[in-house]
Amino acid sequence: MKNIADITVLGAGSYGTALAISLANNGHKTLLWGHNPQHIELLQNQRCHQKALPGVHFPDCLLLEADLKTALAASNNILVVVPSHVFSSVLSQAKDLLRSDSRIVWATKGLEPETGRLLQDVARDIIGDSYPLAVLSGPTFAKELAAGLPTAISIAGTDNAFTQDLIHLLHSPKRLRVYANDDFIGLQLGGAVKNVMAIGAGLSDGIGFGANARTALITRGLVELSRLGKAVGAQPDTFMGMAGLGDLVLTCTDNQSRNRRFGLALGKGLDIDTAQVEIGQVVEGYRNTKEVYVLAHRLGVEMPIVEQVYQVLYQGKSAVDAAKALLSREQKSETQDQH
Ligand SMILES: NC(=O)C1=CN([C@@H]2O[C@H](COP(=O)(O)OP(=O)(O)OC[C@H]3O[C@@H](n4cnc5c(N)ncnc54)[C@H](OP(=O)(O)O)[C@@H]3O)[C@@H](O)[C@H]2O)C=CC1
Ligand SMILES: O=C(CO)COP(=O)(O)O
Repeated sequence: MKNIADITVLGAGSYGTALAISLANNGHKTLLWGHNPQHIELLQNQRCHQKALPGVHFPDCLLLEADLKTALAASNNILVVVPSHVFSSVLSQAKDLLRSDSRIVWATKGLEPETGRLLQDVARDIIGDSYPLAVLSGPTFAKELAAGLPTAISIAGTDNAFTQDLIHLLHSPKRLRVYANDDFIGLQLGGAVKNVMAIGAGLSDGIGFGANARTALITRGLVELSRLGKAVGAQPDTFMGMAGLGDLVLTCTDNQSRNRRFGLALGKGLDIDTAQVEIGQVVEGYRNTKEVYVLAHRLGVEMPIVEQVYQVLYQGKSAVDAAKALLSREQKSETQDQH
């Protein structure tokens, strides 16, 4: 089947739109699909996502589409950028509409709700083993990416030709540096776990702790991520890269992160529902905390920060009590059980 677009992006939220703008700015015909026809009509009329990316005008080669069948027929390259809790439902809708040559990449950060399975397993369960798969992960705030500010990201997948084609589509010498990585599992895990740590960093800052505590949390958060990574078969080096340390530092330290802002609000005493409504966009880390907690328990991996964030979000523990529990843990060597 002939391509009408170079790539189709599924998900017209802040990040899907930012990636579509970035691809279109590289001169690639990019089709952006959203599930809400009114929203797509608004984007088409304004040629801008005013709410999420104010002031960023859509390039001419960015096309808008509300019909999933048309969107999936338009290109064999499909970039999925929907929140993790609807990832399976979007792929289920897409399943019978995919082309035989479709190739699927996602920038969704998270795991399967309730089970904590990697999205690669969710994807394979739904669409089978025959389609090439890939994941994009790294420190990439949508607003900065859409504004063309310098950004770096990593990509890994099951098919070298597909990842190379994606690098060609996404890479821009002035704006976006794309690193190839061969750790498909590690890239998926990093994006989910850093969201939990960003909530933890927000909680710490929200209750009035300082830079020392925040930095300790990032550092120990990296240890927890590496430990879980080892248990699921990721490569340790991955977590020193964009999808590990990079995304942890970004989201734990900058208030553009919705997960960090969510933690900040809870740390200052807001309840979960009010904090989520105030943020007004997806707070992936809320669900990711449960997913990572479930996965870590299933594999018997010790993740004390994840455990405390889980207790704050799902068991009514106060942020202060969670911090006390972390500080009063048994004395140990820094490198003991590090990996
Ligand atoms: N924003 C960022 O800076 C970054 C985000 N990401 C990841 O990208 C993913 C998407 O996040 P982001 O774009 O920021 O989230 P937003 O909250 O900005 O947007 C989510 C979008 O998903 C749409 N959506 C909800 N349910 C469905 C569904 N069933 N089918 C199709 N679309 C649906 C929403 O539509 P509606 O509003 O109509 O419900 C909305 O347009 C997340 O996993 C996030 O972690 C990764 C890196 C950076
Ligand atoms: O993943 C992100 C940046 O890399 C976006 O982080 P938040 O979802 O916390 O805003």
